[in-house]
Amino acid sequence: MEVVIVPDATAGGELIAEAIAALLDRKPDALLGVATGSTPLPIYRALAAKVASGAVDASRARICQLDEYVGLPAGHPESYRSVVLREVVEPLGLSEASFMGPDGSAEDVQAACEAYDKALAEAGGVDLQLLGIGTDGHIGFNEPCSSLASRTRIKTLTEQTRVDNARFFDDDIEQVPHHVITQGIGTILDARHPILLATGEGKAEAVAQTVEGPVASIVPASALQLHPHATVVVDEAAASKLKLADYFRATYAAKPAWQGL
Ligand SMILES: N[C@@H]1[C@@H](O)[C@H](O)[C@@H](COP(=O)(O)O)O[C@@H]1O
Repeated sequence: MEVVIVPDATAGGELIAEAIAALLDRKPDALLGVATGSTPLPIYRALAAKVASGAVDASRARICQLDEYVGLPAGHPESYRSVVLREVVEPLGLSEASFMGPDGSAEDVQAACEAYDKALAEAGGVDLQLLGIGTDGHIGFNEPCSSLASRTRIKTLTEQTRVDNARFFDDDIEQVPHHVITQGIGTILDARHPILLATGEGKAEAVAQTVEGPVASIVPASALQLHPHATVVVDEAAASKLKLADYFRATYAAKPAWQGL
């Protein structure tokens, strides 16, 4: 696992947007897995700016969703489908045809989950998967004690996650769904390059346990330790509880530029 400590969220967004640009350069139709939440927004802004300036051609990129609420009416502005279309697909100038996601309003949720895993595999697999992290260490919506081998499936949110996400629902926890569809941890680990971005002091404990703690389902993001090419990008505040922070800094400073992320 590579840990990169950046000064702030903007720098993290820029660094990861550069990695996406490099990927699109060598594979123009790459399948990009995108995450929701506040953390990845600087990545999407930096990438959209590169596309607008002509520095990056994203016209053949394909976008896929990490997770979704179950039961929100189609077109709800806070469904993750709506968020990804608004924050990623449209700013990159892509059409809905380039986008894939699980159907959170399907009558048969289990069948929708299986269909999504199959669609990801048939699309050639995810090339680069962006991840945020919950304060409880979740990735996607894989809450603590999720199977580390899990595939896309329905999950029940913890009270903490519903509290954390209430800000997107008029600060009213009653509006936050209890159920979600999420790529499983096994599904996420199938991506060729997972990149987790964490910013702010509120994520410091989860980051320390993810990077320096044991691999354990109580901290779902710790499963990234099992991936041969996982990158964790953190700002100074999110890195504040890492015991090996100086080592990570020195390692990154000495990294040959040609390696990229
Ligand atoms: N399902 C999403 C996660 O993918 C995201 O990482 C997390 C953190 O969000 P934020 O980045 O806003 O802290 O929120 C939700 O739970």
